[in-house]
Amino acid sequence: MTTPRTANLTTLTITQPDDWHIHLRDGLALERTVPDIAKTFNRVICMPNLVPPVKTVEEAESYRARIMAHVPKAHGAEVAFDPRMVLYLTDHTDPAEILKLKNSSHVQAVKLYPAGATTNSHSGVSDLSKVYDVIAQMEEHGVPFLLHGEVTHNHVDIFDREKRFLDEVLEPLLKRFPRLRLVLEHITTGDAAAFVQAQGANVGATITPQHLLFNRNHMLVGGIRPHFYCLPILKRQSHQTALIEVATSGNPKFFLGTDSAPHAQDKKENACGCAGCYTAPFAIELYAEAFEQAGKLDKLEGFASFFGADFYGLPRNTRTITLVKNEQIVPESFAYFGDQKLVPLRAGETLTWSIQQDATHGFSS
Ligand SMILES: NC(=O)N[C@@H](CC(=O)O)C(=O)O
Ligand SMILES: [Zn+2]
Ligand SMILES: [Zn+2]
Repeated sequence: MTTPRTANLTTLTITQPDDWHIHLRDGLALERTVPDIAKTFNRVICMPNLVPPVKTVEEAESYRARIMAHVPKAHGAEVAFDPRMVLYLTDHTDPAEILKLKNSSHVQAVKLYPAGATTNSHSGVSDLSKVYDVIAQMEEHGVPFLLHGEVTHNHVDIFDREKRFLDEVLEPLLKRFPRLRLVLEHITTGDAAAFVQAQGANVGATITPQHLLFNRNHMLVGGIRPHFYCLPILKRQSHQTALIEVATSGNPKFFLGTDSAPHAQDKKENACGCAGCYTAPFAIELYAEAFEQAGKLDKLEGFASFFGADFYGLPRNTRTITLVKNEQIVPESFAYFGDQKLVPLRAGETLTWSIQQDATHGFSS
């Protein structure tokens, strides 16, 4: 019998991870979201789907300042936390904004929300041909284009929307702009994994912990579980298996993006519940569980801490974190937005890994 090399690990020290896709929201929400992610992660790609959205470099810089005001202090010093900002592409984005982005030190990428695809996407792009001149600038200047990859036509089944996006939008887009640097965000299907694998090094993908750990049965069998509902929606088990395969393969095209997306409890547990799973406080522990189940814990560091930084052309982190095989129980809820409650993914359940808390808040240098 072959035993995976990492089968009996009880501690695992890895380079500090980065989160290449997160929703921190704004205002009072930042009191919750920023400390929750900054305790473990360094660089985080802050999604711009606020109301109103973050559309210009100037707006991105002021959003970043609001985020930075909530970075916790460890022993009087601020923890290493570097939010990387993203512009929300609309039908009216000025191509000149791309050069401004290129010259800014904090704005990293541009995000496509097809209009109507997901939370706060109504100002998104109605037809990609309207923004070809902006995309041409991005290709020219090597600015990454981050995609929520789903078509939005009413007649397209929700479980087919990612696959249809690959065929109808992404393939033609890459034909027109072959050098475009592009991240297919939060992929959920074997089709998307195969598509990304077949492209050049300019195309990568992020994968969430929920799409590695769960499939649509977890959300729908034995009762409907709103806290598993996110977009793109969880798919069937064969897709989950394909995602685990690529995430744990050591292929640098696939890297960590939690898509942690808080919505207050009453907005999730609702007759028309919002899409998004909250995982920020224990995201690396969730990934560790998925990688361990696959017998591939040795591949976690590349996925979580190296490949995203390499893709974005940023230096790899130098500090480390240590995961220990100590169980932790996920709280039933967290305080959120003043007096509201936020129910995380796996509320009340036991996780197998924890972050070692030492004098430097889990970090070593
Ligand atoms: N993933 C989600 O289900 N929700 C995200 C939006 C997104 O990333 O599509 C949100 O902002 O709530
Ligand atoms: Zn999305
Ligand atoms: Zn998202």
